[in-house]
Amino acid sequence: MPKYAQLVIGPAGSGKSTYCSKIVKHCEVLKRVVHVVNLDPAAEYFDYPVLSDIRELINIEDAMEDSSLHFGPNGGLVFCMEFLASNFEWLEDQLDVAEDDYILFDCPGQIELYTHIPVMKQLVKKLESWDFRVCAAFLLDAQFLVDGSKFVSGSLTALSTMVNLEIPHVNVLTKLDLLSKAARKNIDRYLEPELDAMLMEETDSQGKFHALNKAIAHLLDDFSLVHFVPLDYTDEESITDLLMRIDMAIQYGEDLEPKEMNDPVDPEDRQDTESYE
Ligand SMILES: Nc1nc2c(ncn2[C@@H]2O[C@H](COP(=O)(O)OP(=O)(O)OP(=O)(O)O)[C@@H](O)[C@H]2O)c(=O)[nH]1
Ligand SMILES: [Mg+2]
Repeated sequence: MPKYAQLVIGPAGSGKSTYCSKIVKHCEVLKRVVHVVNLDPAAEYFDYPVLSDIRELINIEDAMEDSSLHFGPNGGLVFCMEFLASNFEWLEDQLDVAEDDYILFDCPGQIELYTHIPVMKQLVKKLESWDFRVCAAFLLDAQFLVDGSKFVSGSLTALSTMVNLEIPHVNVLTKLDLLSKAARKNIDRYLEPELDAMLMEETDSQGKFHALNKAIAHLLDDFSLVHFVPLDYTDEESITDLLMRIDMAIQYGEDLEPKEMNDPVDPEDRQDTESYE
């Protein structure tokens, strides 16, 4: 039986740890088993129960305090992730959970881990070799959609992650609740963006890179390369909708036994069936 995993990724502070915590709470109500693994060696705070925590293997302080390494926080983080990659058997032991389990991996926010450093790709390959179906949930702060050039930049980051990881990929817009009323009204426009129009509204439309932004916007538009799913924690339906999209991407549930099969049969029902037979 396959297992299921979401790599929760995205820029620093985009809401990855909050997402893991909210999804766990949402699934608890549905009586769905979802575990979380913290893969951020620099994590200081999260409020979900962890199945496993990379800080037990290596902590960012270890990398920074080592007098032969002399790493700062960014180099230290990359070092920690590479250390994980050379100790995948540790992770395999930690993931020794029941079959058809579902795991969220709360990843670090350093974007180069997803765009050109091979560690996350190696992690994906390992998870696949352990029978996991993996989907990336790429979180992006909704503030990235409020102007055209930010949108192009956010979309390109999402795209390069998609191309690098080569797994089903769902882009998620977080912090919608922080948008102003006017911005929220415009949400449809952000989700099906007319990039051309958005770029035209830029105050700096004569800017040096305006033409380049416009050309990239056309490319993204013409090939329908990047789409975003809005996530608003104050709206339960938006969590359900997002989870359904991710489940579909990894075909979660297709191999599950129908629940009724395991339900104890009511003796009265059995009598009815027998007499009918
Ligand atoms: N209002 C609001 N705040 C949010 C939302 N998601 C996250 N936050 C806040 O944004 C801040 C950063 O959230 P985290 O979940 O720690 O973000 P992260 O991506 O895990 O951050 P790093 O691990 O440092 O990359 C916290 O203060 C959260 O409470 C959201 O949907 N709405
Ligand atoms: Mg985090």
